[in-house]
Amino acid sequence: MFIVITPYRTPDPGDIRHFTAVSPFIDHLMIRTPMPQRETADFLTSLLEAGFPKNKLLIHSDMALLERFDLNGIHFRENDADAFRYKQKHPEITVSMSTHSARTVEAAEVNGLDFVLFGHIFETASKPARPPRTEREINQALSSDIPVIALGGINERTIHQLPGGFDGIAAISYFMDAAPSEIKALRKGWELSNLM
Ligand SMILES: Cc1nc(C(=O)O)sc1CCOP(=O)(O)O
Repeated sequence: MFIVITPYRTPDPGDIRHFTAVSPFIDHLMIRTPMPQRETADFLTSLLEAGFPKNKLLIHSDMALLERFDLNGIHFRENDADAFRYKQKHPEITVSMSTHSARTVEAAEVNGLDFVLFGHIFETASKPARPPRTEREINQALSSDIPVIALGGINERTIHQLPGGFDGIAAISYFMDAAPSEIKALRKGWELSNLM
């Protein structure tokens, strides 16, 4: 699974063109922007008008927008009990959560969530001066049965240093900087190495 996370800023028309161009090669675009709901709604409308596939949108935390746009996926921050409640009430909706410990990964699994992001795996500008998860923490997280997606500092080089067992990657910078053809190639390589 390849998950693009929007940069934490107001998106511009270039972003909308980029997300639409890379959409065939990704599974989800997580909408995580510091904007009032009305502006996020305008952004969603612009993405859909540009041809971004609705079934790949993953809204962050906003259950009202999820329902208004009839989306099928929502992501929550670590330990947000809304995630568990929402999944229980709406089993048909994809519900995911950010995690930073094996304990939260397990809670997500027990509560029937669809997948978790686990981070951060490598150094990332988003978490300055914060050490990445240790090998032991990563192995503990991967011992769970829920799909675990690697997050933090993932790019075309570090992806090859990931231990086996991750079900995909999530990233901001890599996906913003890479051309659609590069993402397509990386995905092909990922699929091949994870089938073998
Ligand atoms: C938003 C976010 N959350 C993280 C976590 O560990 O919870 S790491 C991260 C930023 C990921 O950005 P990049 O792909 O550019 O490293």
